[in-house]
Amino acid sequence: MDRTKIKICGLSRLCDIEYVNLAMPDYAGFVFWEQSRRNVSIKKAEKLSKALDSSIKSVGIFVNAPFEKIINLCDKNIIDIIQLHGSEDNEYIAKLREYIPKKVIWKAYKVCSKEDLKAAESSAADVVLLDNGYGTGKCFDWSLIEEFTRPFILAGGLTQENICDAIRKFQPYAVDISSGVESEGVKDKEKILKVVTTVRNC
Ligand SMILES: O=C(O)c1ccccc1NCC(=O)[C@H](O)[C@H](O)COP(=O)(O)O
Repeated sequence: MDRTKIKICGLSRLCDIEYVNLAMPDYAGFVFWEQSRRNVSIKKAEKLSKALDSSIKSVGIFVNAPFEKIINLCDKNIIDIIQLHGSEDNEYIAKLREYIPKKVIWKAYKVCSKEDLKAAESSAADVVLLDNGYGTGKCFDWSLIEEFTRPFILAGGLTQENICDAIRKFQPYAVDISSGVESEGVKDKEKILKVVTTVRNC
């Protein structure tokens, strides 16, 4: 079986890119949502993604964004993968695919109940991401996903302390971490290096 991949999300400074280039996670995430403290402009993201090691895939995170914004970022090769984090439905995903058929689309679901998992099971996205919200730093109730059958990315409140347990228990396609590799609201080099090594070795 393939090893669980890791995404470090919410990068916004050039030094964050230096940290991930040292740690070498599989994915690096840029948030394109103005209400987030981790939001990056298109111009900034272009700079950051150019500095990113070419073997790390860049993921653009969107919340109910207009198609033009996503298409523009794809056309400029700033992002490799699209992560939809709002209330985008299968119709939205189908339309987006018509514009950019070659791009991989991830869809995030906030998991509060079994109903949320039903929606995730029937998602038209290539991969689903199960989360607690918008980079909250808090876990959802993991007991809800014990019978979830589709490959998924696990997110929400992952830390150096709980990430290995989560991988052993659920064998997700990937784990996604943001707050857990921050100190005082910014990305922390040592935490990033440590968590990527932990995931590689667990
Ligand atoms: O991180 C944000 O600020 C954000 C804002 C709006 C939509 C999504 C956002 N983050 C998405 C992610 O993929 C995070 O990595 C994921 O929610 C896990 O975050 P955390 O619980 O802080 O590790």
